[in-house]
Amino acid sequence: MDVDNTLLLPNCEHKTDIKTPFLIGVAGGTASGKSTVCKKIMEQLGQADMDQAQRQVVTIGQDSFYRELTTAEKAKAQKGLFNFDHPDAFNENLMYDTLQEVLKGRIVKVPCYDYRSNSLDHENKLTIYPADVVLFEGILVFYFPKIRDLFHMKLFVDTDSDTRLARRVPRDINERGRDLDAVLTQYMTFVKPAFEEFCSPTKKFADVIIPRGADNTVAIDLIVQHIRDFLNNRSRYGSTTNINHDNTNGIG
Ligand SMILES: [N-]=[N+]=N[C@@H]1[C@H](O)[C@@H](CO)O[C@H]1n1ccc(=O)[nH]c1=O
Repeated sequence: MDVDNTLLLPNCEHKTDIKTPFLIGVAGGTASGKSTVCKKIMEQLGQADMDQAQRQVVTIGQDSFYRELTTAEKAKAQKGLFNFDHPDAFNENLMYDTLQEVLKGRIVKVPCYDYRSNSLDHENKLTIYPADVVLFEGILVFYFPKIRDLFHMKLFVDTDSDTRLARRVPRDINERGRDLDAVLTQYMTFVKPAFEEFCSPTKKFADVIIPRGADNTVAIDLIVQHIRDFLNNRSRYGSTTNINHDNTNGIG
């Protein structure tokens, strides 16, 4: 007897059958390997022989949500005197609204951040299409409670601070046009204290803490398998999540 696996979902008005992406938050200190962890997860999921077409997996960077600086703040930033590691440097409401759109399966456009001019480049925005898995990575993605509560899975990339500094110095000099003195001053004045005050305390919210970051292939394989199971189960039992627009039942 073949069992009909289709879940009979409660009938309610104004339903919208959309695919709610599996939303993953990836936090960690600067240069901890967040982006590399995201890249590896995307690669492994993309290559997976899923029972459906190629999985769509995208990454959004929190740096795309740095708030616009005033002229005075821009002048300070050019001199390395602005704290980009403080939660106030980010546009929390825009982050929240954008992630809500992503969760509704909508196309969103996010500006790219230009580290050289310390500003958002609104000309060439990044278009994020509806995906099965969306990774949102940044130093403070778990700092804001209403954003933290949106994630289906939370990862914290836990790399030693000396390793992170050793990576950060050449990156800032070569890719972001800084000189050694400026990089070290900024690190000691802003990056290190802000990591200890705002980033490191958010480790407790993580579901999985990844020591050694992207080098930790066992951790990444486990995470990819968990995501794969979620996607395969969802596609087997109806990959839709009904959003009850009139919210009569009040369940989000
Ligand atoms: N300065 N500093 N540290 C922040 C933070 O550690 C990291 C966040 O990804 O990017 C760095 N950052 C951000 C904006 C900017 O214009 N320059 C810059 O170096």
